[in-house]
Amino acid sequence: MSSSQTTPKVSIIMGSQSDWNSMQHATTVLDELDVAYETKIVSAHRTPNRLYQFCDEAAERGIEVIIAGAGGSAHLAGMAAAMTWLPVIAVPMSSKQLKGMDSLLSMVQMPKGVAVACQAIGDAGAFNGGLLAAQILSLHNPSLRKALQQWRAQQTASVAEEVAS
Ligand SMILES: Nc1c(C(=O)O)ncn1[C@@H]1O[C@H](COP(=O)(O)O)[C@@H](O)[C@H]1O
Repeated sequence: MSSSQTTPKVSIIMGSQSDWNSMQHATTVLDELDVAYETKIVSAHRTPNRLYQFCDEAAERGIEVIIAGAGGSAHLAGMAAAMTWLPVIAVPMSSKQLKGMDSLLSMVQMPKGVAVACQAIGDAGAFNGGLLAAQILSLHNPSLRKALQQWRAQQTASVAEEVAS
């Protein structure tokens, strides 16, 4: 957890330990921006009571954004969004059989009235999930906003115009 002395504002949940390889990319940018987060395995399918309790307590514990990664029949993000008013960022995991198309479609095709912010499949989606969580928090955190602007400027500066051959 980044800033281990601080109460986490971002909760990164995932359906299985096997999602961690991808989901750890969400932590990269949060570490860089010094945003405190927690990581947990929570599954709508395998640990429904844990998910219920997590959603019930998340806001009270100071969580402000949830990032939910899951693969295959990926109901985790949608169910979390159904059970809490906190913003939920969904990250579809690449799956063995269908390369994450199953995860993507399960996550993005939410019924009207329950919203998730669905990212790209896999590592880039997880990274952007962390980035989006930081952007949401920066709405009421000027120093984080400044850090984000610096991060963005650095990224821009790092892109060479000339093609290396
Ligand atoms: N999609 C879900 C949910 C859920 O949506 O609640 N819980 C676990 N899973 C997914 O099952 C895949 C295989 O999990 P295992 O590798 O543990 O068999 C993982 O990508 C996980 O996110």
